[in-house]
Amino acid sequence: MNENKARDHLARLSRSLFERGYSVGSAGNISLRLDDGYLITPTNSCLGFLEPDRISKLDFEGKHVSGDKPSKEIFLHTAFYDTRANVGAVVHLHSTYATLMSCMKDIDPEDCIRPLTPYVVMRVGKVARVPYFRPGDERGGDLIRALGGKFAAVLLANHGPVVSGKDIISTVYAAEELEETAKLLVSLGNTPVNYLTDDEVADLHRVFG
Ligand SMILES: O=C(O)[C@@H](O)C(=O)COP(=O)(O)O
Ligand SMILES: [Zn+2]
Repeated sequence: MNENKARDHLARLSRSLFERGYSVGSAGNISLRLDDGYLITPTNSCLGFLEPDRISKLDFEGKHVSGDKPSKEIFLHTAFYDTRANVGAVVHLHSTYATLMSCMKDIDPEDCIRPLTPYVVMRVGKVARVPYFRPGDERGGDLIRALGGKFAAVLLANHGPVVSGKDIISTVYAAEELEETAKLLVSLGNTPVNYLTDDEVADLHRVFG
């Protein structure tokens, strides 16, 4: 995809997320990988009103090349690009239920979204939670790097989800699926649940990758 198309695509998908309530105000940031660097939403911008030409561009060394000042969370994004193979996009949201779960005590930091339905297994996989850090703190990138690329999606404690994927559209879908699954899990409350078994999860990975 050429850069202009990528700018338009990023603005359109961001607006769609905003209009459906996956982000509010100026929360969240989204990036995608180009042949010669990254596009990332500008800091303090609203995902609903991005102007394609003003989306920030960085080179692979992280130098600001064009557009407005980039998101302060660029470290989180580059941590995924650098540690996982074939990452083409990263989406960070403050979507309500995933953020709620990021605040819960006593969830497994290596598996905080249990396998409730096939689709969350297929689209998102296992989700880690990393400890709280201040937004924009470079140490957040270190925490993601320390996961060694094992997780495509992470909850930032008391903050929200970050999801990576092979391209912008599948990454947006994964972020939506993560949010909907978090909503189901929270809605279930204390109801006893049949989670998918390890064999059922393995079967999904075998068939759908
Ligand atoms: O929560 C925060 O402050 C950031 O993680 C965020 O979502 C928005 O930051 P910018 O992308 O710098 O606007
Ligand atoms: Zn945030």
